[in-house]
Amino acid sequence: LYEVMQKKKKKRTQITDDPVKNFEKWKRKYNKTKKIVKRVQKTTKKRDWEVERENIQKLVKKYSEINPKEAVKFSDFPLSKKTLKGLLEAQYRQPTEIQRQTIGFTLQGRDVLGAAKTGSGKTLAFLIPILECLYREQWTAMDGLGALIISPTRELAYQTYEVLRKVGKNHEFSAGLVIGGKDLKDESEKIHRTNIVICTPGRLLQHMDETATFHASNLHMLVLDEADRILDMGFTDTLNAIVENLPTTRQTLLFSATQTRSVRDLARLSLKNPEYVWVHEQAKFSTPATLEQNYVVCELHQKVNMLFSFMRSHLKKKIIVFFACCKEVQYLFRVFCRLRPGISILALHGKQQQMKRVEVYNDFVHKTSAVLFATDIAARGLDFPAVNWVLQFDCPEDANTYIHRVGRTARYKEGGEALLVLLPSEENGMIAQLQEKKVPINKIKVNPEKLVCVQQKLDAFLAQEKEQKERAQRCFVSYLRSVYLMKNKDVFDVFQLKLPEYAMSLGLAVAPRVRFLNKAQQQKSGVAQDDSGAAGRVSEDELKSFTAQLKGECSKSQSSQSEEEEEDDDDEEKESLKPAALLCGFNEEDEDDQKDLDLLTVKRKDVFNINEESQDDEVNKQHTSVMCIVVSGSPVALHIGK
Ligand SMILES: Nc1ncnc2c1ncn2[C@@H]1O[C@H](COP(=O)(O)OP(=O)(O)OP(=O)(O)O)[C@@H](O)[C@H]1O
Repeated sequence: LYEVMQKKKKKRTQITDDPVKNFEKWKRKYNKTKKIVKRVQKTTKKRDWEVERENIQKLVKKYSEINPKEAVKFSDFPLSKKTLKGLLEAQYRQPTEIQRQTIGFTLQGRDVLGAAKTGSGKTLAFLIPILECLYREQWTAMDGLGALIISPTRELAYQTYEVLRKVGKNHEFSAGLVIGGKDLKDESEKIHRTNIVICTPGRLLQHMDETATFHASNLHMLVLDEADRILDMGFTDTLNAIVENLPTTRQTLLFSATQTRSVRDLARLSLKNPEYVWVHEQAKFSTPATLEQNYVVCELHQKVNMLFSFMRSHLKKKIIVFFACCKEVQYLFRVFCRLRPGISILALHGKQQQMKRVEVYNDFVHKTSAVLFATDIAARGLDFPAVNWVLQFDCPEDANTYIHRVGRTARYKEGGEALLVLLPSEENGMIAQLQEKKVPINKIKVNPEKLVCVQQKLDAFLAQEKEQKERAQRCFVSYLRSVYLMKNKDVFDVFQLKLPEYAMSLGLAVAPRVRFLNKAQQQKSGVAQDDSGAAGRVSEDELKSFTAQLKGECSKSQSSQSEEEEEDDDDEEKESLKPAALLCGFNEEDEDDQKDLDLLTVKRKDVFNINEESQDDEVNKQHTSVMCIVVSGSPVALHIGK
């Protein structure tokens, strides 16, 4: 026995001493253990969605502990890694006041009515909760519509969509713009598979009425951006109809820089126990602190000279000039270009051809110095970078419009200046309104010696070109009509305007005949023109419709065009129409006033530019899909859900 043991020991010693054999043995043992570990891991490893669910549960647990006062960075809120990454990549680190004050409530599922000054970051205040809501629900393409954002104009919808694409790029939700156009069918085929729809109210209602596959029964979140404007534009009934079609279990958020009684009524009807977040309620002023605001009183016939002189003395600035109506923008844009003020001029209004508007918008975004002549389609929500000046050539219809117009400058901590031009007859009424709305504005005087007179040049242009003269006439009539249709008669009195002088200031030798004014004048002086006595009187609805039409905000079908002077569309866009636009199949006849409440209209047929085959593939295989919209002729790809 002793011998046997000695032999074994010797053998063992031999093996231990042999490194090769030793290693092989070790390797066999290692592989065996590795296999066992793998088997165990395989049975216990969680799937991705399970890990995500755990993360979500951890986040949701923290919701009740949110303390907005202590939140300095976005990461101080219990937000998903995907959202935080998106925010960081877009250079958003610290929440603004409206974001800080609303994110907690919205994460907790509360309805919110949010108001904060222009340029204060309301867009992210509703986009972040949408992303978090769908993330929490582990939403996929198969779940369909989860969130709906309603904007008053197409351009605002487009802008919101762009911000969503930026901050939401790490999520896998699909997003789409539903902002009007002819090809309802094409949109209809995709809308029910889109997770986040950004839309204008009319088009959405059309889908609700006509698209059989469209249903919002799963909707978790509804956002009304610029709610007061949506209502002002006469969409109250549309909005009510939309809200009626949505599940009552949804969460609703309403945002605007200005709130009206109608918004409070809407909130009462459509929000459940809402949290009112009015960030600047206690603020001394309703406009940004970094905005310097002045006004000048100027006779109507001096306004053109004033504008030209202003431009000549601000050649290195980025300026937006607001006008009352499209025809004014059309005419003055043309003649100012010919006057060569030394700074580039762009024009943006509702009667422009689609592609042109997109082009102008993008041009102005990228310019460091330029003047944009615009109607109120550019007044709300647009976030053009680094605008130095907002000049209101024509008096805004009310203080809220004033606030939104000047809000295109002095955005997010930047500085800016605003100049309001008032007629002597408008001064008292308008300034009283602005004071009531806590707008700090000072009166300044124009130095008459510095005014450059351009009348003679305009006379010469008009003498050379018949078309120009016709444009001047349309501008004249259209401006008067806009004043005539204004509701607030304390501010706007068309009968106080000196017509021959105004006509001359536009380069017209004779003031054109304005039939509606003659009628109204006769009415005013007691001469009945109509048996019913109704001539010259305008109902509330008509007023709204006319006013919207003048600004290019409502459809021809919705509006009544009583004056032939207004009927012919300008051909400026036809002249500048690029072959690319034609190749894209854009139909100019599509273009009428109301669609043109929108600056950026997407070529309708390509709103969802997926060919049938690939769509099927997407759905069947649940692959990552791509939605394309065509803006300015070039496709923009969107990330989309599984
Ligand atoms: N947390 C943030 N950090 C840095 N910049 C921000 C932040 N939030 C928003 N901004 C920037 O501030 C600007 C204004 O934001 P936004 O357009 O959302 O304002 P708004 O309140 O909706 O304005 P308006 O009332 O005119 O529509 C944008 O350029 C945006 O990128």
